[in-house]
Amino acid sequence: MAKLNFGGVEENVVTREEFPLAKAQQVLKNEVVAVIGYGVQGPGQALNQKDNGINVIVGQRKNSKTWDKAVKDGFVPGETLFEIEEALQRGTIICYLLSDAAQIQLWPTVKKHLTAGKALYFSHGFGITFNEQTGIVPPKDVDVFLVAPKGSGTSLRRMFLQGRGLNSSYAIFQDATGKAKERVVALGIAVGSGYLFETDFKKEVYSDLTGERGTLMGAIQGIFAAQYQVLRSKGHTPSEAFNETVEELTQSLMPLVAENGMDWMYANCSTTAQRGALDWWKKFRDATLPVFNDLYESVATGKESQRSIDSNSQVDYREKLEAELKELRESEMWQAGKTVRSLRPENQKPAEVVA
Ligand SMILES: NC(=O)C1=CN([C@@H]2O[C@H](COP(=O)(O)OP(=O)(O)OC[C@H]3O[C@@H](n4cnc5c(N)ncnc54)[C@H](O)[C@@H]3O)[C@@H](O)[C@H]2O)C=CC1
Ligand SMILES: CC(=O)[C@](C)(O)C(=O)O
Ligand SMILES: [Mg+2]
Ligand SMILES: [Mg+2]
Repeated sequence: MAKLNFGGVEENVVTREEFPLAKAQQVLKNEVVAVIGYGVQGPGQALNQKDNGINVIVGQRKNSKTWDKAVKDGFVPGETLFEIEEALQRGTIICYLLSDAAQIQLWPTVKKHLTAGKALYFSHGFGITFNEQTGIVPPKDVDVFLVAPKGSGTSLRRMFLQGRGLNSSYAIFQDATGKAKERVVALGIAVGSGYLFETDFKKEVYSDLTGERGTLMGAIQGIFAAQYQVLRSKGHTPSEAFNETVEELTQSLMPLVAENGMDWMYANCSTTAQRGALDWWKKFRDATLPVFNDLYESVATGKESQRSIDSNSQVDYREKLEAELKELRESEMWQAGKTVRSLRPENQKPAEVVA
């Protein structure tokens, strides 16, 4: 374990240098890793483990699209692809990668197969932290831990294929065998993580739910919408409003932030932009701080998890969700974005040229 300095604070990080793949293979050599669910994280984690030489099987409902996808991806029915219950029975490590809501439904079945010494693996702290809402309380004689890749399962797979690795958090909730630490770190490496950051279940889920509702998804859409609305109401065209709100950010400025930080992006903009951005960022911070405090409170009191569970358990939720996504997609801002994207030189012909 390396102690690294993060802005003056020391934290424990596991690196691939100290825990190479060969060590992970060694730790997992007598395990059967059963990946339950083949949605977004399932394929990424299962395929990376397969390519890393881990004994991995997939558990998925037969006659489903994702069963067919698993077959297409190289999992063989009866050998490495099974109905969920059979995979649960065969697995010594159960990677519980159903959606958080579906985990509640299937829990009684999973619990039945968690015999002494097995391990229960999550990619989120949700089910355990909010166990009063989810009912997920594992037996005492199994290991319980998580590896949460900090990004989409799609990126996890893509980055693995490029020889890179996505950073993940890991946490141990229960160490029944005395081997939870080596098991979880080995799995973290096997699923394709770059670095593994130590956390606990509660911190993982609180930060994850805050982040996706906040700057990663919710807040950014909110800020985009507000600026776009002001520009449009002051007579700017949709293309101008979109370019100055989204396109320039994603295409030009955020890649600079990703590469070398915000100060470096600022330093590469005009002195005019720098002056204004330095003056205004604190106003935006102060204006949004109360909202972020409300958000964290809503996560910590279990309101957000309850809302997610309640929504996801409605039979017509998929349709309702699609209607909300459609509203976003069909908003003027994102429709303008569609045309702006089509004008990127690499996207050749404009999608819609008005005669
Ligand atoms: N989507 C992502 O990239 C990320 C997800 N996670 C976590 O990973 C876990 C898995 O999430 P996703 O891959 O997004 O899940 P998902 O929403 O893609 O669903 C996974 C699987 O659950 C199956 N499923 C749904 N309802 C079912 C039911 N009632 N019975 C049996 N199977 C059912 C689906 O067929 C699918 O194969 C969650 O804990 C999530 O929070 C963590 C980081 C990122
Ligand atoms: C991709 C990820 O880590 C998220 C945004 O938290 C999620 O999909 O839940
Ligand atoms: Mg999340
Ligand atoms: Mg996340």
